[in-house]
Amino acid sequence: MAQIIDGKALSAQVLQQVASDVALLKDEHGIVPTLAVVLVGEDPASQVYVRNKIKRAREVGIGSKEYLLDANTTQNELAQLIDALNDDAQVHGILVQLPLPDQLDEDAVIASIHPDKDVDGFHPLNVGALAAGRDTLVPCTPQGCMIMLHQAHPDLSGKHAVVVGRSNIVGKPMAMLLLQANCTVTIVHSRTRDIESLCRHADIVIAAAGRRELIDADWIKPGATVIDVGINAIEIEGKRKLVGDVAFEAVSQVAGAISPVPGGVGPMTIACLLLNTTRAVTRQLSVEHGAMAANG
Ligand SMILES: Nc1nc(=O)c2c([nH]1)NC[C@@H]1CN(c3ccc(C(=O)N[C@@H](CCC(=O)O)C(=O)O)cc3)C=[N+]21
Repeated sequence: MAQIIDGKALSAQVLQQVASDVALLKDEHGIVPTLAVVLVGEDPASQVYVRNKIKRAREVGIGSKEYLLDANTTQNELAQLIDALNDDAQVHGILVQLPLPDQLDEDAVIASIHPDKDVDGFHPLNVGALAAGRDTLVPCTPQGCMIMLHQAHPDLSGKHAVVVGRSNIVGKPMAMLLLQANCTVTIVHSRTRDIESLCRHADIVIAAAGRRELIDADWIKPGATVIDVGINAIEIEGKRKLVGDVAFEAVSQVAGAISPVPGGVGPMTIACLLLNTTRAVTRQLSVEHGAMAANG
C-alpha cells in the first residue's frame, strides 16, 4: 500500500508560512497583501473554486476583492477592469478564473495582466522566465505538485518523470520545474504512441490529462510516485463526486506514494496561489525600491 501524499495537511503547512509572511509584510511595510479574483459568468464549479480561494485568503490575512462579471462581458469591459487593477497599488495579485466564455480572447486577457501581479504565472513574460530558469511567479498547480514530490523524494535529481498532459497551465510548466530539479522529463499526450510503456518506466508520474481514471495500475512501476492533477466531477446516486486522472484504488496497490483526489493537488494549488500573492508583493516592493534608487 502506497504512502498517501496528503495535500490537505501539506497545504496547511504552506498556509502557515504564508500567514507569517503576511504578518511580516504588515509589520514592516504596513501592507495588506491583496488578491483580486475575477470571474466571468456563472459556472457553478468556478464559483465554488473562487469562494474557496477567498475563504483561504481571509484565513491567512490576505485581503481579497471579488469581481463577478456577467457572462456576456465584452473584451473591452474586461480590459478596462484589468487596467484599473493593474494601476491600483492596493491590489497585488490578479487572478482571472479560466476558462473564459467563448467571446473573450483568453491569451489577450492573460497578456494584459501586469506580470508582477500575475499570480497564476500565465503571462508570456513569466512563462519565458520559468523556461529560462529565472526567479519568477510560477503557476500554482505545478508549484504545489513540486512541494508534494519533495515530500516523497527529498532529492529528485536523476529521477525519470513522465508528465501526462501538455497544457499551458499544468503540463508544460510542470515539465520545466521537474527539469530545474534535475529530473529526466518526458511529456506524453494524446498523440503519443504507447503512453503506457513510457509511464511504466517512470519513477514519477504526473497525471494531468483531464481524463478520469485514465491511469491504471499496470501503467505504474512498483514503488513509483504518482501525483494526480485530475479533477473530474461525476455523479453517483445523485451525489457530486470528484475523481482524478488516476484509478486510485488500483494504483495505490502498486505505487510507492500517491496523492488523492480530493485532498491532494487542489488544496496545494490554492495554498500556492496565496504564496504567490505574498511573492507578488515582494516583487512590487523591490521594483519600487529599484525605481527610487534609479531616481537618486
Ligand atoms: N486562472 C485560474 N487559476 C486557477 O488556479 C484555476 C482556474 N483559473 N480555473 C479553474 C482551476 C481549478 N482550480 C482548482 C483549485 C482548487 C481545487 C480544490 O481545492 N479542490 C478540492 C475539492 C473541492 C471540491 O470539492 O470541489 C480538492 O481537490 O480537495 C480545485 C480546482 C484552480 N483553477
